[in-house]
Amino acid sequence: MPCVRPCQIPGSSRVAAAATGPEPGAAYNLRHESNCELALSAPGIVVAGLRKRYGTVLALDGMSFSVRPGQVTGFVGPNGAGKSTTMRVILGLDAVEEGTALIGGLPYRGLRHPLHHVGSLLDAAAPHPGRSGRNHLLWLAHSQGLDVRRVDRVIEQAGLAPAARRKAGGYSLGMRQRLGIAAALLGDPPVVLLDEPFNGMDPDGIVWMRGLLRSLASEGRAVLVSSHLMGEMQHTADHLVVAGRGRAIADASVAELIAAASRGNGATLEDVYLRLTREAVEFRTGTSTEDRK
Ligand SMILES: Nc1ncnc2c1ncn2[C@@H]1O[C@H](COP(=O)(O)OP(=O)(O)OP(=O)(O)O)[C@@H](O)[C@H]1O
Repeated sequence: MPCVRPCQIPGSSRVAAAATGPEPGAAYNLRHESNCELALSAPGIVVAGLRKRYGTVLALDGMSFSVRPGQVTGFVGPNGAGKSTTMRVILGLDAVEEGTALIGGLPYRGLRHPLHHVGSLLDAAAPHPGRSGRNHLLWLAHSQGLDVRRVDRVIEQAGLAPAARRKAGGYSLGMRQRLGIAAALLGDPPVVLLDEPFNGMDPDGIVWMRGLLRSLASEGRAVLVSSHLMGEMQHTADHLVVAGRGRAIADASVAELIAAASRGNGATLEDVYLRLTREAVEFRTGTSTEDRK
């Protein structure tokens, strides 16, 4: 559906304007255009035209996509593609030179009670080592004005009950991830943003995490999850945003990506992902794989 009024998001059409040839992903018809409609109404996330440099490194170069309520959106891409930077920008932790990142139509800093709107896990929690996981969550609830009655609920949700009363200094990486997830859910937020939550999870933990993400989406939350595990995302996500060199090079449902893969002589989803990310390098450098042979 076309936008009902001109989109006010700066840079939202910049990617296409800057392109000198077909964009990566064009062959698969996997780029979705206007974020405008969603930005104006939905409680999800809309990222539009983000551009950011760290010194000489162009970390974000027109990153644009949206995360819809009721879906798990997987955010995949090679190292250095700009996934974590995008997440930090969404959470107001990093500034950009251009573009906007909106949660329910507002920038993070414009949210009155941010933890009620968005829960996030960027790094595994680093609680006071002498404090139990449960006391860490109680402290967080008190200090952030959140409902302390939710502490035991999120401990259950995060599968942390067996370790909740133990000192967090003895937690494994997987347990710290669970504690971070419990903290992210404490405010009962409609938007959840998790950077590499599968890190440090054992096989049971991975299955559990998949179920948790699916259930958060089924409750109507907008869930953005970064990962390097394409296979895992295939089973967990409804939608995938593939990042490459600071921009979204594909933005499509998992079903669309799988359909694109099956058109390509038995290519797998992983093959499509690798091809897209290589195309992104060629697009930016103006070389092709053939040129470099
Ligand atoms: N604080 C920083 N200072 C300098 N450069 C940075 C900083 N943070 C990120 N970068 C650079 O910005 C680019 C994007 O990094 P980012 O961490 O967002 O990528 P990523 O997709 O999350 O990678 P990974 O999958 O390895 O976590 C990289 O080239 C990285 O080196």
